[in-house]
Amino acid sequence: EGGRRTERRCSVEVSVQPGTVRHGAAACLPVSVCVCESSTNVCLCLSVSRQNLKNVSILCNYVHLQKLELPYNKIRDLSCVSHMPYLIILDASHNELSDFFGFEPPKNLKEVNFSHNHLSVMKDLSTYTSLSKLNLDYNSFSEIRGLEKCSNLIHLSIAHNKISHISGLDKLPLRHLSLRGNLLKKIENLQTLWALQFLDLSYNRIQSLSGLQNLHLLGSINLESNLEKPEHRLAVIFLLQHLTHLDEQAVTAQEKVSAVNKYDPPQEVVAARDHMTHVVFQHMQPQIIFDSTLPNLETPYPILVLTGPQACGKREIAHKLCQEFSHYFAYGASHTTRGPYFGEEDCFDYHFVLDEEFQNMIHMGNFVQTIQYGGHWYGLSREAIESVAREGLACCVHMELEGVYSMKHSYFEPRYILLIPTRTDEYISRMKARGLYSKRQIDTAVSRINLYVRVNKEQPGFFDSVIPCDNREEAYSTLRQLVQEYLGLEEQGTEVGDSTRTIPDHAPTDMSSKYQTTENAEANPTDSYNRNYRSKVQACLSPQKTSAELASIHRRQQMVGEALMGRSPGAYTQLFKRHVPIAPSLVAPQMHPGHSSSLIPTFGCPLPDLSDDSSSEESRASSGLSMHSSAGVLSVRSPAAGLDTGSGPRAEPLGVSMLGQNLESLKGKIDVTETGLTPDAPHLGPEQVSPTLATSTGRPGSRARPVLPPIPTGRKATDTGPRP
Ligand SMILES: Nc1ncnc2c1ncn2[C@@H]1O[C@H](COP(=O)(O)OP(=O)(O)OP(=O)(O)O)[C@@H](O)[C@H]1O
Repeated sequence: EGGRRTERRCSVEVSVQPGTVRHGAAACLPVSVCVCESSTNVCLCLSVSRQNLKNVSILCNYVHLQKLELPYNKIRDLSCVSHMPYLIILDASHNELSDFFGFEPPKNLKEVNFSHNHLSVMKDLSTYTSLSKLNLDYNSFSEIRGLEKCSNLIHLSIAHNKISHISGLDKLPLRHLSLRGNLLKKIENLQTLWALQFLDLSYNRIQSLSGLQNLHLLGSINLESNLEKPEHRLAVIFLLQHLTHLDEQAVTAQEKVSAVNKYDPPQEVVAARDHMTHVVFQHMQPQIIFDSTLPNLETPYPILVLTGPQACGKREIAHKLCQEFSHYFAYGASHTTRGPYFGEEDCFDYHFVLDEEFQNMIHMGNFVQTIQYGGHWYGLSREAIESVAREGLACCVHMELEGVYSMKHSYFEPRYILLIPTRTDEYISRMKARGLYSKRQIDTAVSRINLYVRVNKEQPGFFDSVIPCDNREEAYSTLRQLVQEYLGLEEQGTEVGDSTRTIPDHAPTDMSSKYQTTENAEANPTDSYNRNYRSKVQACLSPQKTSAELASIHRRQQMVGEALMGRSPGAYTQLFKRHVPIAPSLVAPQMHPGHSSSLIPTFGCPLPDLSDDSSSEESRASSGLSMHSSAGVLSVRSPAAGLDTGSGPRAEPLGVSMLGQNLESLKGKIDVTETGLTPDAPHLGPEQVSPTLATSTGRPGSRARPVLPPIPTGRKATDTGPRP
């Protein structure tokens, strides 16, 4: 007993602990409690737990009670509460009540705990307007109802009942709702619970997460023991990105990122995954040196990518460009699983393949990038690039933005030209006129215009140049102009189709300096000075070569010169030999066509132990090191010689004047010190080279000198401009 005496009366808090009273009396309340109400004393709080109380009718006299706690008794009737108009808190949990709120409502009743009783039917509680917390756990309710007018109810727990549908909660100001351990199969009718912060739906039979939308304040949700799927955690975190707790565990930032990456990955993530996929599958194949990486590892193979929304004309423009600049560019046809449109040619517009074949190609590591667009797969194969590189030409391709993102992860360093429609109506009309597209496809394509515009705006330099494509002719002529400047054709007043001219040695790599970011390009569209200036700056910045390096370079230049002149077919001639059949043992059955001649294990993979000279000879030949094979070759190709796709460098193709004219540029291209080619290799005769291949791992630092160049490191981080 205790209390506080006021002028007129004493308020008393009574707490009766188990074992302090006798059992068996009709009204089992302790005498002390009975006497505490008098003219001067009133009882405001009464707590009697675990007394096996059955009849509490005597409490009718306790009209001043504000808090009544009677848990763990055997009470079946609580009608005495009707006489307690000031009651605020009532705890009648763990009793034997079957009558739901069987008393007149105390006006200020705020908190009620009826958990662990035998209640089964909820009744209208509209007169309990002050009710803010209601606990009905462990009863037998099968339906929620009667709460509609409880406009102050913020905490409701009806866990472990038999509720099979969520209903009757519309617009309640609930912040905490527990429906744990019911028979719920779906999450429904929660959308209007705008204030909900905590939701416990654990131990139900819920299979879908739908129904959780629009709960913007929901910070904690428990869905434990519901969904079968183990990954439901991420799904929920994705759906409710403001969650702080899920299944009683804090949601980490890492989980939030993983969830977004899983269910709505940003383009960068999709592209990174695409790239990873192709790199991994490609690395699972026998390693080879590609024509597009040669002859200078420092020099990116020139690729021109036209991008923009579907049907903006990029394919048509790409074909036209390759036709007009056929001595410089060839079209790299992608693979697609969509069927050909009328008039489209297999291998010319696309390589049309079935889905299965496309998937096989992915698993064989054949692609550089792939995307899914409009329900079909598209992918640029390595072979598409290689086949152009083998011709000694630069590759021109077209692709959607996602493809560009993926390409940017690869070691290729293309120049990207965005062709963008600026007059949407015309764009739509043109698409309609083609008669190929559904309204949905047109809408998608149109909506993607903004995507391109946004990327261009938010990531300056993402596209090297932007060309409006409303008028195809104008778009082509702008692109043509850019390409001519890049090729230096205008400067030298050379006809486009004149294949006798040479491309300046900076050309293949120098698109970066020409196709500056959009802004730069606009500011200075035709400045060749920039280009030359940059070369000079680079020359100055390049580290001085030691006398040993200079001597080595000199030796190799001499060797190459001689090889090109048709003299002295030394080691390099042998090494540069290409398209020689390789030892069958080296040919993996899954090797894709076109590479059969250039298979060699390298780039850190141990070379096979070739036991006889002939196989090592073949391996050397198969290194694919070809001076005719890539961008750099453009500077030494003779039109008269035509395309050499045959066996190695030819003795005659270059006239002496050509050679003299281009030797300087060639020097840069075969700068072995910088490319990592073995400095002394030219001194080795074939017999000396063979054992090297036969026994060496080919790695730098191994006993014998490596024949193949190491992987260039940090190429992207350094300037990729022309070498002085
Ligand atoms: N390898 C690729 N990677 C990414 N996107 C690609 C690739 N190949 C083609 N695409 C793009 O996929 C989109 C759909 O190609 P599709 O050929 O079906 O369209 P289209 O109606 O003929 O339009 P377009 O004239 O632009 O090619 C086009 O924007 C195309 O540029």
